[in-house]
Amino acid sequence: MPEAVVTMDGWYCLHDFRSIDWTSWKYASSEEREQAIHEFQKMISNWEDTEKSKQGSHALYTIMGQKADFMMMILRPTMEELNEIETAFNKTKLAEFTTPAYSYVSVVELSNYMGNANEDDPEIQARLKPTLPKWNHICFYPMDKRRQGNDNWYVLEKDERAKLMYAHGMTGRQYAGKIRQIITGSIGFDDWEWGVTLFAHDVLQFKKLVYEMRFDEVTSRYGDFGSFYIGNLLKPDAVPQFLHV
Ligand code: VOV
Repeated sequence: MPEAVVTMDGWYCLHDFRSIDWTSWKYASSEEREQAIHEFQKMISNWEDTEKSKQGSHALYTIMGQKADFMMMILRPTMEELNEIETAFNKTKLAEFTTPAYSYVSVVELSNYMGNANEDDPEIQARLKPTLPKWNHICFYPMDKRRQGNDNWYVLEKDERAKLMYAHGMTGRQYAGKIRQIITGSIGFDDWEWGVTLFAHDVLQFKKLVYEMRFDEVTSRYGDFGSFYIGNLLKPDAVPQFLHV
């Protein structure tokens, strides 16, 4: 039987996508809107305090297209904390004007195919408990490794998988400084096996990387993908402008 890889797992992760009901938002009184914005900014400011004390991290992006209007990506040491944040948001005034668009539950994961990574290494710890970059753009999509006929990732021997993952890493390394990837594992947590979250300064780099990776065997033979979400950084002080009607 092929050997499973022992994963290293870090902070739990919630990707929370919301759509705004602009009609009811426009009909709300300006006091109500101000109150909603203020309360949301206060919530973000609390998240910033958590991030500064290295107890978690977050990212806030507006989403292009009709899949959602904005997304909150939250990392915390426990699933309970993620749940508290989700519930706290749901109780806010702003939430009254949003509808859930999509969500994804996972945990930051490193797969250690080479077997030489030491979990206590500060560099590994920093990757398992990352401060999310506040780069201009985000790209999120869930994915599976295929299990179909002759293209079944889970019947490949570990050495073969390690070889394919190595080639994958080499393609990715060419994008050092241009793209940062956070891979979150979600087997047993959500509908796909991994969440792929990419950050870039230049949005076009996502297209270039994802295209180039399509030719890596690990993607061309074994990669299956869900919907792609693409967004622009929403700085906390730009929230009033984003919500201005
Ligand atoms: C900046 C780009 C970039 C870089 C450098 C990079 C490197 C690496 C390395 C070195 C490793 C293995 C060790 C680890 O760190 O876990 C991985 C692992 C992984 N990756 Fe990756 N990946 C990138 C980017 C990157 C992309 C764009 C995708 C989506 C695939 C695509 O075709 O759209 C992806 C997927 C994954 C997955 C699902 C895993 C886990 C697979 C498993 O079976 O466990 N990844 N990845």
